[in-house]
Amino acid sequence: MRKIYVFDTTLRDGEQSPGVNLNTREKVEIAHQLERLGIDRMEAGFPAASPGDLAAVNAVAKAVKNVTVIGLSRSREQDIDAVKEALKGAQDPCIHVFLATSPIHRQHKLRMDKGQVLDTARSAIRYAKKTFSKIEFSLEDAGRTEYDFLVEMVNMAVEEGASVVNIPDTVGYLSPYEYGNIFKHLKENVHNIDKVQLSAHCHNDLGMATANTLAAILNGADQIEGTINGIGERAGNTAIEEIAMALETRQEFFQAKTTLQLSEIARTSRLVSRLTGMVVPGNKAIVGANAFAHESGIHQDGMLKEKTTYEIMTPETIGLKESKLVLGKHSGRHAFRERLIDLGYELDEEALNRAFAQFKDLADKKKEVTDEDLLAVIEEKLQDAPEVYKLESIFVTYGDESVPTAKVRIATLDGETVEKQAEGNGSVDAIYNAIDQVSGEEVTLSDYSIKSVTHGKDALGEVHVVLTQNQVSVQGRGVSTDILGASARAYVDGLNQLIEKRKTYTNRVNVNL
Ligand SMILES: CC(=O)SCCNC(=O)CCNC(=O)[C@H](O)C(C)(C)COP(=O)(O)OP(=O)(O)OC[C@H]1O[C@@H](n2cnc3c(N)ncnc32)[C@H](O)[C@@H]1OP(=O)(O)O
Ligand SMILES: CC(C)C(=O)C(=O)O
Repeated sequence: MRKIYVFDTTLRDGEQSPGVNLNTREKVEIAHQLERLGIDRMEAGFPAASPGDLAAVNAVAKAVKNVTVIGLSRSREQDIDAVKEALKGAQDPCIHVFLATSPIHRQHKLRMDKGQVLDTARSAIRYAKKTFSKIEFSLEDAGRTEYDFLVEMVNMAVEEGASVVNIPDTVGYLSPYEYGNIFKHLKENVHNIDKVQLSAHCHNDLGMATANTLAAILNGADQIEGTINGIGERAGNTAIEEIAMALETRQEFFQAKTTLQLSEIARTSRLVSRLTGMVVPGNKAIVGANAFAHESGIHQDGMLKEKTTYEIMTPETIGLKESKLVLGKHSGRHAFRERLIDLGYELDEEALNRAFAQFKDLADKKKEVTDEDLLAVIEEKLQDAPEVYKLESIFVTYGDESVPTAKVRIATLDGETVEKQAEGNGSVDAIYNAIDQVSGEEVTLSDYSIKSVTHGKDALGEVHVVLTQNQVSVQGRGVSTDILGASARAYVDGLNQLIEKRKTYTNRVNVNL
């Protein structure tokens, strides 16, 4: 199994993400976590960029052990001198010198021809060699460079004693086949290529950074460069966690792996996201919130039976506690039943079906049904009164210049559906008047209260009513994301309780007679 060296550039290329600006303390904190993650090499910044960058690189260089600490430099002596200053105190320093090689960069940015690029790079490597035993040389925009010039530049870097030669697809232009082919070509055409490590450095402009990096590994790359969460210039760099987990999960295919502490991935991702302010998308591979979350019923059923039906790696591997079965409108009975058991409720089939129907109704209205929601639904369904009346729908019209009007449709125990409309002093009053027309009952609303049983804008509202008839009072309870719906459900529940209580009382009187 071939070892792939991990060169983390979160603190340099990652920090080049627009809007990201890490101070020294934040860089050192991330550096310590990268050390715990077990990366091999850490690019701490670009010392020539500013005195602050130089100081930050120096702080990182002094703070971490057992990691090669790197500073980036243009092919200019003042930049190389800045790296030398910044890496004072580093246990294992390395300089990373770069120069663009593509026709576009040669002509329009550097205004150099090939010969001048070659000579400038050679002079820079020789100058760096006076101070550093470890030198990485990058051919910026290698992805758009002529193959023959790539070979010429890499031959030069090998001859001048570079330890690593990095082949950036700087603008994320290539496909996996093309990028992998560059490594194949260099391996076959550069003299003494085995005297250096070849490195892959990809950007995600076309969403192919991870695939390109893996293609480079399949074609002989010894090192991969990337960032945590894939942050970086424009659409970002290769995400290190994706490479690490691809090699771990598909060892039999890649025959290569990193030596990262995979269980530190989740923690590292959270820290980098927090300190850089770069939010990780929910669907981000490996570290996104949904990466180990399942909502659809068929998936949840499969997961409950055998996790490998829908998970090719375990959340524990990256340091997460467990997979999440998210209850929502796509969930099925199996996951619903399991969650109720976790909450302490084992319902019989009929009660479960009733509660499941209530859950689905709720799930149609909410993004995610939380445990509190479930408890509210279950506890409402656990009311013992049979449903003489079952609310099917309500329709309310309200305006501060019109009379509130409500229309209700209620199923009765004998299988009929009754629809009534009424006005009221307010929406709830209109609803209750319409329900009274259906039931024909004369009850007094003795008390009405409402509270939120869950959190957020789509929180569940719970309404409690006390209905009184002939000195007999009962409580009704209703839960819904809409307070008018909860009010109607509570009133109908109270009516059912009242009828049940009256029946029980009558039975008792009959028995006593
Ligand atoms: C692909 C990458 O991510 S490369 C790294 C990108 N990171 C950064 O740019 C870090 C922040 N940058 C900076 O702070 C500044 O650009 C500095 C300090 C590096 C240079 O600032 P300035 O001297 O003002 O130059 P400026 O940024 O305007 O232009 C860059 C100059 O460097 C030259 N240059 C660019 N790359 C290289 C290189 N690898 N080697 C030598 N010269 C280079 C350009 O040709 C240009 O030179 P010119 O002004 O003679 O035309
Ligand atoms: C400096 C080099 C390695 C780089 O960041 C790029 O080319 O993307």
